[in-house]
Amino acid sequence: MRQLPYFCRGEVVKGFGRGSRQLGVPTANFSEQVVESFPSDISTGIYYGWACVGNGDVHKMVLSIGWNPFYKNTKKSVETHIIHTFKEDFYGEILSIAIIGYIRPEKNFDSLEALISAIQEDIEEAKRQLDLPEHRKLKEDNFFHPPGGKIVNNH
Ligand SMILES: Cc1cc2nc3c(=O)[nH]c(=O)nc-3n(C[C@H](O)[C@H](O)[C@H](O)COP(=O)(O)O)c2cc1C
Ligand SMILES: Nc1ncnc2c1ncn2[C@@H]1O[C@H](COP(=O)(O)OP(=O)(O)O)[C@@H](O)[C@H]1O
Ligand SMILES: [Mg+2]
Repeated sequence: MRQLPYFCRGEVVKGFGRGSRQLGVPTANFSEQVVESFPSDISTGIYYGWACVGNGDVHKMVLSIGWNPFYKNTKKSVETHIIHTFKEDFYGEILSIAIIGYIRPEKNFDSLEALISAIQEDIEEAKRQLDLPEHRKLKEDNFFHPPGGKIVNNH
């Protein structure tokens, strides 16, 4: 698997609307274009890292890359759950992420409850990992804070 961290930026687009409605965990989905441009040596699975929306603050995140076997999606998706409560949706905004570490492969589950509890464990694991000094320092990376530069949505 590719050496991490991997840095990536892209517009937030609509998915199936299941994240918040069925799982209680909204995920900001990247466009098909960004998904296709993802390096093939980043394997599918669940990851942790840092994320920021537009020029906003940098927050902890968990990321799902793949076909969501529980839902049997036919298209690969790359979805970020930011561990922060936002006042509003941010479709159309630019999401910047740093993928830092791998948690586990994507799995199928016998029930929605089992998927939800696996996701909750992923969130706890991400919080623990990102508190480690070597991971915490990437929050301050220039990728998130371009010197003198603003991140603009061109769409
Ligand atoms: C931390 C995390 C772990 C996930 N793990 C799995 C998994 O093991 N299997 C799976 O089918 N989907 C997994 N998902 C993906 C969810 O099924 C997906 O985010 C949900 O269907 C929402 O999709 P939507 O954005 O299209 O609404 C995970 C999502 C997150 C954020
Ligand atoms: N903490 C958060 N993490 C990710 N997205 C969030 C968060 N809070 C609100 N959102 C909004 O919720 C949307 C994702 O919800 P979701 O139910 O997964 O819908 P979709 O299927 O369209 O991706 C994001 O695109 C974003 O606008
Ligand atoms: Mg989503």
